[in-house]
Amino acid sequence: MSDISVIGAGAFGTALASQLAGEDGPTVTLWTRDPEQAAAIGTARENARHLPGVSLPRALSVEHGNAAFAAPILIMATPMQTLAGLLEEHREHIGEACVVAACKGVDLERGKGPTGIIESAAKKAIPAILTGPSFAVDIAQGLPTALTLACADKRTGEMLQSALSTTTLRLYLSTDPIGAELGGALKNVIAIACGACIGAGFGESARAALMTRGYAEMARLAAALGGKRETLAGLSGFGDLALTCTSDKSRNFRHGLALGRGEQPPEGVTTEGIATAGATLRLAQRYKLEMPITEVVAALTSGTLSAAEAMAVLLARPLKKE
Ligand SMILES: NC(=O)C1=CN([C@@H]2O[C@H](COP(=O)(O)OP(=O)(O)OC[C@H]3O[C@@H](n4cnc5c(N)ncnc54)[C@H](OP(=O)(O)O)[C@@H]3O)[C@@H](O)[C@H]2O)C=CC1
Ligand SMILES: O=C(CO)COP(=O)(O)O
Repeated sequence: MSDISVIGAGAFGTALASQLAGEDGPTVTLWTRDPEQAAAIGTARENARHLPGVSLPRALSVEHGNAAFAAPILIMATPMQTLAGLLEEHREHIGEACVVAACKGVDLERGKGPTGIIESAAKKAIPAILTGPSFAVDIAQGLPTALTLACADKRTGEMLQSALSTTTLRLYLSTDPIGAELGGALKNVIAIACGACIGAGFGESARAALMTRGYAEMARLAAALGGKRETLAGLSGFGDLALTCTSDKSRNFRHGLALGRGEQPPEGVTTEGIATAGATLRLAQRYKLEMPITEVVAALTSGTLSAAEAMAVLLARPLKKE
C-alpha cells in the first residue's frame, strides 16, 4: 500500500501525484476509475487525456483497484459533485485515514463543502482540505506554488503540511477548513462573473468591482457558516480569487468569457462554479444573506439572464454603505 493515494486522474490529481512522487519522497498511487486509462497512463508515463505533455515520475504507480482507498492519506481530486458518491461507493475500504479534499465547490444536493461531505460519508476519517491559487499545469511543471492546508485537528494538519509540501509546493497551515473550502468554492462563481464582464466588454474597472464585491459575498457566507474572515483574506480566498478572476487559464473564467460574448461554452469541461452558484444561492436563502453576484451568476449560467441583463440587475440595486 502507498503512503498517499490521489483519487482522480484529472489534471489536478495527476499534477499533485506527480509533484509528490519524487524519488526520495513518499510512495504515491494515482487512482483512476477507468482501468484502460490506468494502463495507458502507466505505460506512456503521461496522462494524455487530462494533462498532456507532462511526463510522470517512474516512482508514481497508477492503479484502478479498490486497494488505493486503503492508504493512510487520501487526496480526493475528482469534481465536487462526484465526491459524496465516490466516498460512499468505496467507504468500506477507507479506514482511519486522513482524507484531504482537493476539489472546490459546494455539493448541490447536500449543501455541504468537501470536508462536510467527507465527515458524513467516511465517518472514521479525519477530513482536511488542500486549496488555494494553483493551476495544475503550474504544479506539474514544478513552478513555485503556495496553498492552504486546513484541518480542524491541529496535529493532523501539521503532519499533512509536512507530508504534502515539496521544494516547490509550499503549504500554509490553517485550522479553519470551513473558511478555506468556502474561499475555494466561491471564487469560482465570482470568476464566472468576471469572465462574463470581460467577454461582454464591460472593462477592467467593472471586473475589479466584481472581485471586491464578490469577496464581500464570500466573506459574508463564510462568517455565517462559522469560517473565519482572516482565512478568506489568505491563499484560499483572496489568493485564489485573484488568480482565477484574472487568468484565461481558468475554466470558470473562460466559461464566463464565452457567455459574455454571447457564445456557447464548450461541453464536458469541469467548471465547478456552475453547480456551486446554485448550491450557494440555497445557502444564502437559508441564512438570509444578500449575495447578488452569486444570484446573477446562477441566472447567467442557467440561461435565464444575459451578461447585459445581469449587469443591469447589479447596477439597479439600491445604493449601499461599503
Ligand atoms: N485543474 C486545475 O488547475 C485545478 C483543479 N482543482 C480542482 O480539482 C478538482 C478536479 O479538477 P480537475 O482535475 O481539473 O478536473 P478534470 O476535468 O481534469 O478531471 C476530472 C477527473 O475526475 C474524474 N471523474 C469524473 N467523475 C468521476 C466519478 N464520478 N468518479 C470518479 N472519477 C471521476 C475524471 O475521470 P475520467 O477521465 O474517467 O472522466 C477525471 O479523471 C475540481 O474540483 C477542481 O476545482 C483545484 C485546483 C486546480
Ligand atoms: O482552481 C483553480 C485555480 O486555483 C483552477 O481554476 P479553474 O477550475 O477555473 O480552471
